[in-house]
Amino acid sequence: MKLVIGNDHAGVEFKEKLVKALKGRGHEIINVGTDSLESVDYPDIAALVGEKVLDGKAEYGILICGTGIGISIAANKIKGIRAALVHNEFTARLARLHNDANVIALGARVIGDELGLACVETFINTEFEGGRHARRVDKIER
Ligand SMILES: O=C[C@H](O)[C@H](O)[C@H](O)COP(=O)(O)O
Repeated sequence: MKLVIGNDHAGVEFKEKLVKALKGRGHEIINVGTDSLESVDYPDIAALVGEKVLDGKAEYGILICGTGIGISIAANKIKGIRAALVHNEFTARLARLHNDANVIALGARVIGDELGLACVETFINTEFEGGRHARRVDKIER
């Protein structure tokens, strides 16, 4: 699967581990995050990831900042992006099943490496359920 990943300075180490693991599982990763520990502003990264998802260059986006909060708030300002801040596999699955989220946000200072990877795998491998949830997602989009 083609995925785009973006992170601020707080997420560099976590991003590197995640990218390595996801590539090892056969995914193609577009990295638009910073690879340096020098401070950057997460809204700029959210915009880059949102653009790739909306352009269809990637099926899903992965966003990482310290908590995942700021970068998900920023991404959710972009029309067409539904970013879900996820802390476990349950919320990762429901973000797809019920909310048709197209971006997963993770907090590098919150979540462990293995749990973060499991969240991403669950997220990208879960289909939207549609039905009553489609009506609600349509309302969000409108
Ligand atoms: O929600 C925002 C993110 O967690 C940022 O990664 C965080 O605010 C960055 O903090 P600092 O500039 O202190 O590293």
